[in-house]
Amino acid sequence: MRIDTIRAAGGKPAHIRHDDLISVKGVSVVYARQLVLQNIDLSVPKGFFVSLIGPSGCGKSTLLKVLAGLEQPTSGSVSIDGLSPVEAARKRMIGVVFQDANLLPWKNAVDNASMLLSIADKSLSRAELRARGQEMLELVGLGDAAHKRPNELSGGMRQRVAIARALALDPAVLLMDEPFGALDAITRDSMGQSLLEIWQRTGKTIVLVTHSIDEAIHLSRHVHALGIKPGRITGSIDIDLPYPRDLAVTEDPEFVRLVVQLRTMLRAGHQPGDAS
Ligand SMILES: Nc1ncnc2c1ncn2[C@@H]1O[C@H](COP(=O)(O)OP(=O)(O)OP(=O)(O)O)[C@@H](O)[C@H]1O
Repeated sequence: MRIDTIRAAGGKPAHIRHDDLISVKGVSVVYARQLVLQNIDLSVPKGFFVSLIGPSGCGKSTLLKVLAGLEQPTSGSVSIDGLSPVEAARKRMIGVVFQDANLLPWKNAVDNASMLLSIADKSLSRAELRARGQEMLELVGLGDAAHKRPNELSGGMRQRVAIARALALDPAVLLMDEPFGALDAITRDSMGQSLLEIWQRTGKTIVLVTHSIDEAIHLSRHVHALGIKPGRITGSIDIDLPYPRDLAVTEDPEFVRLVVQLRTMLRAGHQPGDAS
């Protein structure tokens, strides 16, 4: 649980309680005798946008897979709204978006968007699946592209379909692993902005893995920096810039200060830590 204190001008402080939706306690992961993640403690309050950033190989994807129930930690525990990740995934509480959209090339956008839902809920008719797919495509700004196949879509559009596909399950948590990593800088900015709007409209809890300091600060409420050898959290910062945020926020002096703070934290985490 997290408590934020806000103080209106001249007024008494007010305390806002945020319950954690995701709670990670003492998680370590060992692959082939290599300590990949060491003693990770992390909590993500419900409805928050949180980013994980760190050097290549520090274990960000591994941590996301542990949250998604796709990998088991060697030690420690993870709870998603009181459930194990595997149970939460079974209850369709977790949506995952990877760097590669992985769309089915022979299906159009609307059928790709409803693809996971069609597997998860066999009782839905084709018309119901299409309606849900179309609703999600509209949410991600692709309402007009329903009948296009993946080879007729740009990389950014394909990622929008992948986000629609994850959201079609109506998960409580959206886990995103470098979803915009393969996109050009301008498309990436506009995808980040769209993601913020989707987040604000849906109220999902989002955990984003990114290599971009600007993207992490632009989008998130909290950023956790990971260091390498072993992968561990080396620092966390709160981003108190008000929402809604647009790209103009990147010119705010507070934004620039946070970039410097996060870069310094990441530089420190680039040195191998004491794994003993
Ligand atoms: N299934 C696996 N078996 C053995 N080692 C693995 C496995 N998956 C990942 N690793 C190792 O674990 C370490 C962390 O990998 P991971 O992909 O989680 O890092 P990352 O921070 O997401 O990297 P990047 O930013 O490059 O995607 C790496 O050294 C990797 O080689």
